Amino acid sequence: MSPIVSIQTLHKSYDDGFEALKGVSLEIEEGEILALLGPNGAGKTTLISTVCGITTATSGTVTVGGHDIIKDFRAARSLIGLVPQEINLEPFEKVINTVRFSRGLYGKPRDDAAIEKVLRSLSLWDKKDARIHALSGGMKRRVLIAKALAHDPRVLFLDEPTAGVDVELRRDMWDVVADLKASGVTIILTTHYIEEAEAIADRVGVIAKGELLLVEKKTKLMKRMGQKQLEVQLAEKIDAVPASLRSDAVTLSEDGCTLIYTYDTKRERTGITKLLSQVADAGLVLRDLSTRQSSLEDIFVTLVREDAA
Ligand SMILES: Nc1ncnc2c1ncn2[C@@H]1O[C@H](COP(=O)(O)OP(=O)(O)OP(=O)(O)O)[C@@H](O)[C@H]1O
Repeated sequence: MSPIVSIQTLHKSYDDGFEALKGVSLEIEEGEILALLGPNGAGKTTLISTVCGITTATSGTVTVGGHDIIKDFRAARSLIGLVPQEINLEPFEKVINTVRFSRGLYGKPRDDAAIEKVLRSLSLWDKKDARIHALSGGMKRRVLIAKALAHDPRVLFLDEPTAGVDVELRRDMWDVVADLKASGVTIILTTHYIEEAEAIADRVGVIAKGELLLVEKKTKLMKRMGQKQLEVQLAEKIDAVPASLRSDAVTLSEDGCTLIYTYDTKRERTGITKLLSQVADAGLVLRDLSTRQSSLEDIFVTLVREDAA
């Protein structure tokens, strides 16, 4: 299957000479949710702005649905919806009119049934006649999404959809994104919240200093790079790791009640059996065992740190 978005060696230098994208190549499959992670100034917004035709690339090519975004910009843009980071709505406009207007901007004929479908899918139908200023922050974000979906795009870009929103609203947005995916929309979102990528993305791309450091299936990424920790809770507190157990992989918790063993999930032999027999040989009595998988956050921090080094 050919990708719905294909980005080939994209370079972007701004007028002041700053190189914000240094040859980014990326293919996005139809129906997936791709999260772009990266520190401030990494180039995430530049990348999506270029694909959406808001910023012009210095070199490289982008196609959306097989259409070149420069040579065939109308066809390409008709397939794209963009939800900007900032809420930029007309405060005294009615919800339904602002969404209708967005559809008109793409030269699509008025279609009340299509607008109703979009508003209903975002639980905004009850609010269709409300003025924007009377809506809560969460509802305003939904209106931004409704506007971006008004012309039936197949690809939706969300630029930090949950920046600065509370936990409840963030989860609400995740549900909205999941529903959109279920309806067949391909979603690319930028985020600073690693837990967001962990919760909703199928694939994760990590950008730093204008380069795509990695793009991989989230599950595979966590498996490939993940480390696990086995926590061995002891029946009695100890002062130090027994000599027979001493290694870089074994540490003692501050309260002296838990031995923490870090192991690599990629290795065929994790060393757990040996560790547990050594614990028994050292005369230690176990109270409980638990494991902890390293999170995407650990992986991200390691990657960006390695890149900086
Ligand atoms: N119009 C511009 N002129 C010059 N430099 C720019 C311009 N727009 C962005 N930049 C620079 O390009 C780099 C990438 O910016 P971009 O907004 O793409 O990053 P980002 O990853 O989206 O960051 P954030 O997470 O902070 O939103 C930054 O160093 C930024 O200062």
